[in-house]
Amino acid sequence: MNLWAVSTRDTLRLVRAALLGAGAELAALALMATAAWLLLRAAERPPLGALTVAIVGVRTLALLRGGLRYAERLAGHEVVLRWLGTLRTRVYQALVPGSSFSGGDLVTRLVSDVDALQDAVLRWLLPAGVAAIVGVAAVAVTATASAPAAAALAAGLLVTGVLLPWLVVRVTARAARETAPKRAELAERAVELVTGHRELVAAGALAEHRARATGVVAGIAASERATSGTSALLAAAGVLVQLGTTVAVALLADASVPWTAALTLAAMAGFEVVLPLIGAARRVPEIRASAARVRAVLAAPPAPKGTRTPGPGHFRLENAGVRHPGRAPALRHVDLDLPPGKRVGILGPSGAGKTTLLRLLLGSQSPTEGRVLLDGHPLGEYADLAQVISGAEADAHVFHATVRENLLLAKPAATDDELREACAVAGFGLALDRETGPDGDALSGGQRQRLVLARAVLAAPPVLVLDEPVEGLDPAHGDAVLKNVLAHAKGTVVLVTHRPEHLDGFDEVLTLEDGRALPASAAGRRPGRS
Ligand SMILES: Nc1ncnc2c1ncn2[C@@H]1O[C@H](COP(=O)(O)OP(=O)(O)OP(=O)(O)O)[C@@H](O)[C@H]1O
Repeated sequence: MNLWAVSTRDTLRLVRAALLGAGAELAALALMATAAWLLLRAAERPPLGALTVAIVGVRTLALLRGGLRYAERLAGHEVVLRWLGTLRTRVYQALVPGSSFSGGDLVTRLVSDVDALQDAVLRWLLPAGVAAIVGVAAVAVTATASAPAAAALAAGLLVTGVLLPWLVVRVTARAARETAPKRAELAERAVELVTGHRELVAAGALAEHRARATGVVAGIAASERATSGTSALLAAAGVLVQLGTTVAVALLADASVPWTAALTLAAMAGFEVVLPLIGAARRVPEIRASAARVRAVLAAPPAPKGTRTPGPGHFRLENAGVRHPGRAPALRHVDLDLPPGKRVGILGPSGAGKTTLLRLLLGSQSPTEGRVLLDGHPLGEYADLAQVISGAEADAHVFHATVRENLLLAKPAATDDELREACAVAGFGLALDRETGPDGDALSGGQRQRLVLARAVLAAPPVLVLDEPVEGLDPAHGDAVLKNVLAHAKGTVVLVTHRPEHLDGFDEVLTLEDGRALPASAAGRRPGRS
């Protein structure tokens, strides 16, 4: 997977940016040299005519330097922003549902990692290209005056532009490897402190947990300080090499005084292009890690996307099973026939596999054995299962928005009257404009549950799945709400519940235990229990 792939046109743009950058730096170099030559030549009091070209040259070079630098920034950023746009789209497409990346990791890969890659071009690739062009030009011009001076300049530039940045990369990469476990621990502790804040306060353990996190921060800071110290020493070494080389060029240049001054100042200015590479090298390990993470996203096989349009909705589970890695099977050898209009109840103790079975039907979990079919085809062949099957899942998300916006997800074109009707069916009485808060925190548990139920009622799918939909409500109210919802449902219903009395009038009751479906006779003796 080639992360750095750019079109031929963009490659040319990149080369143009490097040439413009080199032009700007060479203009700066020539400006410095010409100014030095002009000053010293003027001190010899030649006729003014002998200085005219240099005077015009100084002015022209000053203008050229600014203009070219602006043009280089424009060209470089144009390529990088185009390339980042394309890369972000590719990463986004690789991250959409079905991918194994989630949460904060997903945001990091899409935002920070892709952003870090722009530094690879703007702060590393382009400056290194410009430094190489300027370095070669400076050495070539110096060589016309003195070969030893040119050799000294070439050696100095190589030490500053190659050896010292390489050492900085090594030091920073080793520090990053050493602090990686500490950073992971810090991230874990920070998440614990935020998400478990209330529990830690209640248990009086907040200070202790905070102290542990602070300890980890101190460890990382100490390591960062050591790395920064070493990098700063290497940067200082770069400046010393610059000084040493400049003196060497001055001593070795076998030319007139103005010409020697010009070469010496040009050599000094040449280092100004190369020295920033030492600082930029600190980011290289980080950029490499970001590139590896983005590459992993792009290399992940795309989630298979079906093209079939779902029909009326005859679901079948054939010997279906699910086993999570390293765990006992969550579900095994389950058969279920679910033709349109059938009502099936699922009973069973906690952990029996009820939710897992619903996830198989919803297509959010793939079977690790057996098959799950819709109208004779595996669910993976369908483009949009939600047209046929949806409902109130146990862990359904309530968005940080208004009640109305949460409901409209199920039916974007619904009128307020339709929304209110769905709410009435689900026994949900809050105003449509009411804010739900982050994760629905501004609602009570029972209100969240009924909002999710109202959303399921509004969607009115051909196959309605309900996972313990009234578990958090007081029994009498819950029973009434469920009765209403079931009376309103027109098609197939799959209801998970712990209470067998909810399943009166159902066509089939499947009782699960330890992931297996109990035979009807055994199931009859064991009503659902939690
Ligand atoms: N992502 C997962 N990774 C590992 N194990 C899982 C995962 N999801 C579920 N399990 C396990 O699979 C088994 C069945 O879980 P499931 O959620 O289907 O039970 P359930 O019958 O719905 O329970 P409850 O009534 O408590 O909701 C449990 O032992 C559970 O720990």
